[in-house]
Amino acid sequence: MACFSATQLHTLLWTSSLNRTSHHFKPNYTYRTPKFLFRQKPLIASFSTSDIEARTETKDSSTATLRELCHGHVPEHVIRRVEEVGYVIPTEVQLLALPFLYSGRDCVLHAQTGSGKTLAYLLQMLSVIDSQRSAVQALIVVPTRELGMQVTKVARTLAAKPSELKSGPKSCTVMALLDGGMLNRHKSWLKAEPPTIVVATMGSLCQMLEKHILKLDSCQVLVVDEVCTKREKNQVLLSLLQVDSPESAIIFVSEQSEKSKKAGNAPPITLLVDFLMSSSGGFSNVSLLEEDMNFNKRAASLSELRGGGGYLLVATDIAARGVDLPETTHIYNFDIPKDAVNYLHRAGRTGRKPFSDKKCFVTSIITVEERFVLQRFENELMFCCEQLFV
Ligand SMILES: Nc1ncnc2c1ncn2[C@@H]1O[C@H](COP(=O)(O)OP(=O)(O)OP(=O)(O)O)[C@@H](O)[C@H]1O
Repeated sequence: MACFSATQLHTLLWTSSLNRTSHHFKPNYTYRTPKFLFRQKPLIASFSTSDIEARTETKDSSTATLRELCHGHVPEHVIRRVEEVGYVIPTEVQLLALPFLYSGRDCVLHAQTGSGKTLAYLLQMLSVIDSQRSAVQALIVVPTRELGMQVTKVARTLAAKPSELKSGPKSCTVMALLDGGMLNRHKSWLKAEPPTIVVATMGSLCQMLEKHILKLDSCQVLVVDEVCTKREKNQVLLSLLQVDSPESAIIFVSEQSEKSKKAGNAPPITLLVDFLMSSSGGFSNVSLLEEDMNFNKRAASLSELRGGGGYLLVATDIAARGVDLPETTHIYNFDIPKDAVNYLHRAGRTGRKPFSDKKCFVTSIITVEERFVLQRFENELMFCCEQLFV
């Protein structure tokens, strides 16, 4: 079975609005109190709406303890450990998800960050694992080493025996196969006695699978934690463009890395242009500006845009400096800029009509991990973002 955990905060949108009032480049940011618009009820995607309503309205289930929810599914010593750690009352997502997860069906957990998804899927995992067997029975795939370390810590805490239980069944073991870790040491461990649960980043997982060191034939549960695909980011951009209907906008995308070029991958900028042009309700007139275009092509692209407004330009940072397209009302940081100076230069492509009272916007699409980066820019450049959710 597969169990997917995604967070609504996965893709965050931060928008700062710029009012340009002076002739010189001096951003006059509108300060707004950050608003958290994403505080909506967690949603279990695989539930039908009536299921959720029925459950939330049932008094008994809303007052249930974790013990009651786990009884008959999770071994008693695990429940005692869960209580010992301090988890007694389920969070809303646990209350809604656990009965569903115990039923053995595949599930997407989609809820805001910090709502308790990790405990929900770990409890489900502990309900099916046989700790007496020496075989990998559950795999958690994480996007970053940091998240992997955090999940491993929680899994090991729950897997430990409750303090009053000295003897009793063997507790399950948890191995972290994370990028930057000591994979050689793990190889011997995997050969000697496979762990019950593996937490892995994609790179390390592939290495171990390719070398046939890690075997997943006994794996019963797969969790993909923090699902965030490029596609999801694309969809967020699309929704933004549909809601904003910008008169003229520039979408900034990172340059393709040398590694990706060598691997023969298509440049991210081309992929995004293709996506926008092929999306339903499409944008037929998307322009492109990037380093790899020759000088004449770049000049032609710019002079075409200068001919009037109504453009959607997808560009790398090559367009962040010196390019004067006064009609630009919206900037979208599809990929977050390298540093605060680059942020400022990108933002400075908008609001270039000194006496216009048109409001211009700079919107950054970021993941949870990038949140602190944007905060750094805010501190350095002394502006404040409003947080949106799409
Ligand atoms: N039932 C509970 N009772 C008390 N604390 C809980 C409970 N469930 C989870 N927590 C605590 O809430 C915090 C957030 O939980 P967790 O990390 O599982 O959230 P998450 O939804 O997985 O977040 P993210 O999306 O950021 O990974 C943790 O400190 C965890 O220990």
